Amino acid sequence: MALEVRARAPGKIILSGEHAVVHGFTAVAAAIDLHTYVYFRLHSTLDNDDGVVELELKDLGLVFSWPSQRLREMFSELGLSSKTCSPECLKVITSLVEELSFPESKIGLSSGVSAFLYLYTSIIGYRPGKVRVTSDLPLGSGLGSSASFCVSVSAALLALSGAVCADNQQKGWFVMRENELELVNKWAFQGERIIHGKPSGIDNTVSTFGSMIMFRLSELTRLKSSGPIRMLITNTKVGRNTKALVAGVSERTLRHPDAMAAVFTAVDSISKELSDVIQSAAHDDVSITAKEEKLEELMEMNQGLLQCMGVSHASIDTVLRTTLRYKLASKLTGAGGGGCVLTLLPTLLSSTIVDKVISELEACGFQCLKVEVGGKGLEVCFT
Ligand SMILES: Nc1ncnc2c1ncn2[C@@H]1O[C@H](COP(=O)(O)OP(=O)(O)OP(=O)(O)O)[C@@H](O)[C@H]1O
Ligand SMILES: C[C@@](O)(CCO)CC(=O)[O-]
Ligand SMILES: [Mg+2]
Repeated sequence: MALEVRARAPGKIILSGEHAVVHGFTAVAAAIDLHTYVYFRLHSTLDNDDGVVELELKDLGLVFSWPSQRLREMFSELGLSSKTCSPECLKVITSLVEELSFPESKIGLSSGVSAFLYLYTSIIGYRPGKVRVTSDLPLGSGLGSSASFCVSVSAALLALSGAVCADNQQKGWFVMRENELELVNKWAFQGERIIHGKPSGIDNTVSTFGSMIMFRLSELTRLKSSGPIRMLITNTKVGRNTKALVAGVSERTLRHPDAMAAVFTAVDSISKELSDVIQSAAHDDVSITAKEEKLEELMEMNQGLLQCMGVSHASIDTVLRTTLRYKLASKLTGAGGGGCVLTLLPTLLSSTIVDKVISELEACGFQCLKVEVGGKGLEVCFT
């Protein structure tokens, strides 16, 4: 059995339907070419009770470790391999994480470390091992950093537990079988529950399976675009927290159930129409432009409804105003409240205009990135 593995899982953008999807309505998401990478080394069984479980967050210069013996003692009364994190289990994890010291500005990491501890002890048990994480993704910015963390960690742990890839002979990076991806996705969702509180599952699903998907109530439909879809991602660098934003929308829904039901229903129609437009054939400049204009209009409508949900932000308005001066449509992506904004880059848009928009946005202190959407999902590598 292998003792070392690597996993990488992409971040995502949500083209339409964030928040509404938490309440059972349709959303559309796509993988992007920015990843979280995990290296996992399982120590030999000989030093079983002697070693530590170590988590290194390399980009952040942080290392956490827990003696295996201590984990065994603390979790032993709960029983292992529970498929959901019970309140008692969360209490044990919280007490372990509270003992750690996080830099003041990185306090949000505690939920990620909690998710890690839950996944490690549930999938591997208490056997010593080392997990190293690096990420291309900005944390807490709407690009699914939490989901790609949970997917890549779950995949690496499951791969060395023998639950997936047991008979693997492949060299280099490869994609797991569909049923194995489904198992990884289930565990990643449990990790997301610890970080997000009430995730819909769209972020971990698109990070696991990649591509572009329509998602509703845990059901995914893969979408195939006839041509590339290019987006500009602008990171406003305004920090936010998905858990708090999702809770805020739920509270607004309790205060105004009928109005919010109408908002969610409108989002649902937008997501379905957007899926149809993405999949519609367009092979010449005229039909490609017509398709892109429809996408832009739907993105603008979705942004208006996200404003109704109370998840926009002054920094997002600045991006919208700036891109509109160049007749480009934008919407927030992910949970909102700051974070990242998407702008569709039409196929015929000149690179001079793109450069001008970017430099204007960067002059506001934002960070811009061009991406093509709908790439690969989770991959693992044993060599
Ligand atoms: N590489 C990582 N290492 C450790 N923890 C991580 C990592 N990436 C994400 N996290 C955890 O996820 C949290 C951010 O998740 P959050 O859901 O708030 O934002 P996001 O996933 O980037 O955006 P969205 O959910 O809107 O797409 C971090 O504060 C941290 O707890
Ligand atoms: C805000 C939200 O809809 C998307 C976050 O990327 C939350 C979720 O679906 O879990
Ligand atoms: Mg998240």
